[in-house]
Parts: sequence; C-alpha cells; structure tokens
Amino acid sequence: MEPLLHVHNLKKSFKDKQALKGISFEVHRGEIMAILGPNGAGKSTTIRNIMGIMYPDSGTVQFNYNGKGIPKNKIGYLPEERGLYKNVKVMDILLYLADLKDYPIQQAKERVLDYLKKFDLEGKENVSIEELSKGMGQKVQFIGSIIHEPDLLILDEPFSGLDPVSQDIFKDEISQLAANGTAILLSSHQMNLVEEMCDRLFMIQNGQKVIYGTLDDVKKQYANFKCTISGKNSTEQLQTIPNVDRIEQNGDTTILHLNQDVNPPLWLRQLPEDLHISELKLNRISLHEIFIDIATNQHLIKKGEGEIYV
Ligand SMILES: Nc1ncnc2c1ncn2[C@@H]1O[C@H](COP(=O)(O)OP(=O)(O)OP(=O)(O)O)[C@@H](O)[C@H]1O
Repeated sequence: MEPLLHVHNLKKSFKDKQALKGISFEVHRGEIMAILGPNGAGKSTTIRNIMGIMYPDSGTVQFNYNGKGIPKNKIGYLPEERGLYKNVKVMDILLYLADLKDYPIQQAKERVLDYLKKFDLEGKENVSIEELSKGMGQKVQFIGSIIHEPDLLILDEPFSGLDPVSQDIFKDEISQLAANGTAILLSSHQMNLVEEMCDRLFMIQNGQKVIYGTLDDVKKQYANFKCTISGKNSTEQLQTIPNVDRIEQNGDTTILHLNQDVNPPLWLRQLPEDLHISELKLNRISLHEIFIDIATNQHLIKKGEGEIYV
C-alpha cells in the first residue's frame, strides 16, 4: 500500500528540552501503525506536529493524496485530551462535527445511529453529553473522529479509560477501518492490543527512534522463546540445560530465556529427565516485555540479525 503520510526528520524543542530529535516514518493506506514509547517520549508532540497544532523547529510532514496534499476533511483525529461540549445532545454534537468536515448531514445522521448501536449506546442520541459516563463520552468522541469517513485517522491513546469490552469494540472498529483502506496512526500503552491489531510499529524514546518495522520483524528479532517451569529445581541443574541465555528464578518458578534460533521441539527433548515439572509453558516474549526492556534501558533481550529499521 502507498504511503499517505510522510514524516521526515521532525525536530522540536520546548525551552531547553529537545522533545523530538529527528523523527521520520510513514503511514500507509490500509495499515495500522502504532507509535509507542514511555511517558514523555514524544508521541503526542509528534502527533500534534502532524496535526498542525504546533509547528516543528525543522523537518516536514507531507500528505500524499492523489499527488496533492490531503484535504483537512479527510483526516480524523482523536486527541489525548478528551472533551466535548457538556450541555449538547449526542446527535447534535456529532452532526456539528460532521458538518465541520463538510460531510452530508443526512448521511451523517444515519452513520451516527449505526455507530451508537455498534458502540452499545443505542437510544442515547438525545441524551446530553454531561449525562454520559467517561467511557460513553469517549465512545462519542471516537465516533466524532470517524463520522466523516476520513482517509487518515490519528488516534492518541484511544483505549485509555475504557473497560475491556469497550476496548474490544474500539479494536474491532479500528481494524475494520484499516481493512477498508483507512491509514491509521495510533498511540497506545496497551501492548497486548497493539500486538493484536497493528501491522507496523514505531517506538520512540527520548525523542528518538528505537524500533521501526513490521510487528512480525520486531517479534522475529526481539521475541525469543522463553520457557517457564513450575517445580523445585536447583540452580546448578538448571544451568546444565543447553541454549539458555538467561535464567530467572522466583521461588519454585523458573524462567529460562532461550538463545536466538532455538528450535523449540529439539530443545524440549534435551531437558534432563529428572527435572521437576508440575507445569511447563513455552512461549515467545511479548511486545510488553520488549517495551519494558527497551524503556528501562535493561537490554536483557538479545536482538537477532536483520534490519527492522525501514
Ligand atoms: N507544551 C509543552 N511545553 C513544554 N514541554 C513540553 C510541552 N509538551 C511536551 N513537552 C515535553 O516534551 C516531552 C515529550 O512529551 P509528549 O507529551 O510528546 O510525550 P508522550 O510520549 O506523549 O508522553 P505520555 O505517554 O506521557 O503521553 C516531555 O518531556 C514533555 O514534558
């Protein structure tokens, strides 16, 4: 898919704080690109520069839309700061937002009713915003960001404050929009959701890129296998097990971090016969663990060969 958004070498400082130190990435049509990073890494600053809410000190943001810049009414945006007018009815605020984007009102009305149903808010169209719970208000604001069928959708922490059921509804809708061709840039701290739905990710730390690539490539390079064993075993015995990069022991639970390129079935056959195992689990390290390893500068996870910076 062709890139719809090019961000090139963005730099931005606030007084003596350099928040962005040269950020470059692309977002393609039909993909979900996650922008990740610890608190204060520079995610919202990047998004605000893309949206023109603030201007970079240097660098460029380009929209490629039929060879021209993208019209503003083809962009949808859910800001990190939530807020809608309090004493306005749900339908009225959503039609107002659609109208701001020059979207036909009758069509918008139909879409609002469809979305309210989909988001478990059926019958709430005439309720005023102040009567909604925080999560309900967030759903309405999300509907407001997509009511005009944007080609590029930018979501700053869309899942924060949502219960797991609502997170799933958002996740399914975002995935459906991408499947229909919308380019989606999404910032989130919910690694499990990112792992389930994103095609590519950009991880930023201290205003700089640390990872940029497809989820598959990142997992192949960082996500080695780990084997969790419950059972009373001595460190000496565990140390005799081949192809183990690192051993973590916590009471009777042991996590064996395996070397890169270990073949799991072959490795399992090499386990000592007298090892005590009441439970055994073999799985890949999650994106959550990769994130913590990078964000806390531990660098315990060894990165494999190959290039994930694209
Ligand atoms: N308007 C501002 N004035 C001064 N400093 C700012 C401003 N906006 C952001 N910063 C600083 O820039 C850095 C990046 O902030 P930003 O909000 O982009 O981080 P973030 O990755 O979105 O964090 P979070 O996950 O906490 O939302 C931080 O050090 C922050 O303190």
